[in-house]
Amino acid sequence: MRLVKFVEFSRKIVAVGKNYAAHIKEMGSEVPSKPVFFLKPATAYVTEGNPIKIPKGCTELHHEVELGVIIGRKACDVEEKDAMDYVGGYTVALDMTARDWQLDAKSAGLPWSLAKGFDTSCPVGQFIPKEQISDINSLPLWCKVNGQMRQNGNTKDMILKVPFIVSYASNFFTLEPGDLVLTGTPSGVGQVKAGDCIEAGLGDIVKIKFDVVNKEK
Ligand SMILES: O=C(O)/C=C/C(=O)CC(=O)C(=O)O
Ligand SMILES: [Mg+2]
Repeated sequence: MRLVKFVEFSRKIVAVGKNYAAHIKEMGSEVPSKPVFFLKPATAYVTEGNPIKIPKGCTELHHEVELGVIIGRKACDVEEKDAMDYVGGYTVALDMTARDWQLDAKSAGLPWSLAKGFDTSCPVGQFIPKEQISDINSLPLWCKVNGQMRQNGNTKDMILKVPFIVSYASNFFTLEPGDLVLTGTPSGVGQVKAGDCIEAGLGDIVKIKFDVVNKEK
């Protein structure tokens, strides 16, 4: 199995949220007492050359740039000290979020599945082998909209670090080769509209560019 093509065989996207203090603050949220996880289906992936589609009825689509961790080996109940052995590599990803739907769901105490899991809600870049990144805890991650910097963060500000996230998630979801683990977004999230162009990256190691369109049908 070649992880380079992880999108073709990945079965799920496991995402952690509320993992950067500045983003928690900008959302007016509280630091959670336990890790917050949600899932996106594999149908959420979109790769470069294809647009991000605003789902019908969404009035406030937000970008959230995130470090994506790509699982290299089946991981079930792994200990934190061993977790990096199960990581194959990394990518840059966008956790596209229908913020209006998420706020409705939050106030009704309902799940975020539609807000976070609609088709094209997970744009991703290419696979970067883990050996190519010397320090995953000190990596700039950024997002521009129409050439303007919106998010300019660094993985050093993650509250939960990659080994903990992989280990914790593996206690509940068996992580399989190719699966993507999203690690939360730094501050600066904001709205995009049809006609916008989003660029995002991990430093200058990997970069993505996507157009935003309205979903037609
Ligand atoms: O606190 C909120 O209202 C929203 C949080 C999120 O959308 C969680 C994430 O996806 C994240 O922090 O990256
Ligand atoms: Mg997110």
